[in-house]
Amino acid sequence: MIFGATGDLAKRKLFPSLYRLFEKGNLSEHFAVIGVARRPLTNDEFQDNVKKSVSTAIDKEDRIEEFSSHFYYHSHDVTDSDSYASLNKLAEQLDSHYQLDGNRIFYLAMAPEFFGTIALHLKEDGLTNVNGFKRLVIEKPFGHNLESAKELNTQLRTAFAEDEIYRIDHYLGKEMVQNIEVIRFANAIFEPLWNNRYIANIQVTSSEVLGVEERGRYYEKSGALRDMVQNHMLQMVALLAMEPPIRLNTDEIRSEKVKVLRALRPISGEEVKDYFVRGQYDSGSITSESAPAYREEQMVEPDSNTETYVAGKLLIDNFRWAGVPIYIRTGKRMAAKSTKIVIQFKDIPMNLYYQTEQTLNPNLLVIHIQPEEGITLHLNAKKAGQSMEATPVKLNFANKGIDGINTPEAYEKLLYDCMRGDATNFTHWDEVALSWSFTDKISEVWESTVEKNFPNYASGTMGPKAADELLEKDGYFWWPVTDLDVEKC
Ligand SMILES: NC(=O)C1=CN([C@@H]2O[C@H](COP(=O)(O)OP(=O)(O)OC[C@H]3O[C@@H](n4cnc5c(N)ncnc54)[C@H](OP(=O)(O)O)[C@@H]3O)[C@@H](O)[C@H]2O)C=CC1
Ligand SMILES: O=C1O[C@H](COP(=O)(O)O)[C@@H](O)[C@H](O)[C@H]1O
Repeated sequence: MIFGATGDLAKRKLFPSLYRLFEKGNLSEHFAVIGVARRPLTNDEFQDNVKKSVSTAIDKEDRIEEFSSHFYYHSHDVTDSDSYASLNKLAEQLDSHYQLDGNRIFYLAMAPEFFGTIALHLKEDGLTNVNGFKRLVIEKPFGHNLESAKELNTQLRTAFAEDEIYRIDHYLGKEMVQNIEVIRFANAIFEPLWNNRYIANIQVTSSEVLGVEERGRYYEKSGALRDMVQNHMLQMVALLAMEPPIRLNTDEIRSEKVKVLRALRPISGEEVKDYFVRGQYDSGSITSESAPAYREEQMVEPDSNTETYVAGKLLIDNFRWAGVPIYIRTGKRMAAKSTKIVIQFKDIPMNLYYQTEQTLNPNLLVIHIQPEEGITLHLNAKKAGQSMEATPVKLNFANKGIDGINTPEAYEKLLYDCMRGDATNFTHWDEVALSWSFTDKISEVWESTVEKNFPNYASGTMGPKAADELLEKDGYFWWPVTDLDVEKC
């Protein structure tokens, strides 16, 4: 059951991902999808919408008629208690028609204020009373802060056990984010170096070219800290910093990630300005097109104090990472759409080829998450010719080049995992709670002080100057994400 089946997420991500699973044979014929939303639609109209969204996203859709015939629509206001009984009746009919063995997945692709109400009704009106499995897939944001997240979690837990709740963080479905563990734990050359003796710093960048688009109302209350840092950025940090799990199963991996989040040094009060930088985009130009300032966007206050950019220095206070800064940055309307992780290694104790700062090229391991997917290792080798000078060289692995296929979409992988009951790439409540308790301390400071310099970066740039200074203080700089592109290497 998809609640919010006429919305943007369902159209752009869920229907095409389900179709891909169907076409690959990962979704058997024993399935039915009930779309739930308020607007009145017939089954035929809903199926037409599904077909349209699939054909917009996918070039070849030979089995679209067969696929869409499994879709049904139920017009229903989720706040209206009376509608759940008829929804359950439809679900029971489909269960018997498609021999679903009483297995149900409830996907809440709706505004978060409805999550608690829906979960309570699902239980009270018997929709969760099934013979098979019942699973709840829930979209972000999971609350607005720790307190509201706790409240929401309590509501959900009255109807679903923790292991039945699949909290989506779509970054965990990205191929190269999933690859972090393999790169780390399957390579003898990296794991022994993965600590404060050999790593100088780690940089995680997720930059976007798009602005807030039509999401001004949501974004005004969220900002980049809640929208990206509390979830995606901290999840990537946890995967980069965790200890090797004793087994590759859900509980062991989650437990190692939780330990990283527990070891994250809290930044609060006066320290916030020393460790974190906030930015808001001004007008500017991106690929020669002019872009408005954030304060000129729809549903945004003309004097908004909301940050559209965050850079921060994280410290993990444990034996492996003590003293290694992990820099993160994310923002909208930046110069490039790019998610990259750069691991900068320390220099060797005595570099015989050292001449000037410019010729000192540290070894870098770059994990390209998107748009290109791959890994680049930056090394030094002899410059061709008579001299014995060193010159930087790069070893590249581009995911698409090797596999020759497009990697599956994050949502496709996550939906498939949920159907198979694998919650490894979903966030456990403990991770959500620890992440909120980290970001809440920063939001408290930012919300109580008006940033007089907003807007402080022009659209089409890599963010405010203060973000560069954050690294300069430590003797580092941001490795430029566009120069590190796997295709350019
Ligand atoms: N869009 C995206 O790319 C992403 C979205 N998300 C999250 O996914 C969720 C959905 O986002 P999105 O699809 O963009 O939202 P939309 O606003 O596009 O869709 C909301 C959906 O909810 C339905 N709806 C609203 N009120 C009710 C109600 N009272 N009863 C029943 N249905 C209702 C709407 O249909 P109708 O008006 O017909 O009732 C519509 O189908 C949100 O939590 C968002 O934060 C997360 C990451 C990315
Ligand atoms: O969750 C979100 O992520 C997107 C960025 O996702 P990506 O896969 O394109 O990197 C961001 O635009 C959005 O604001 C945020 O809610």
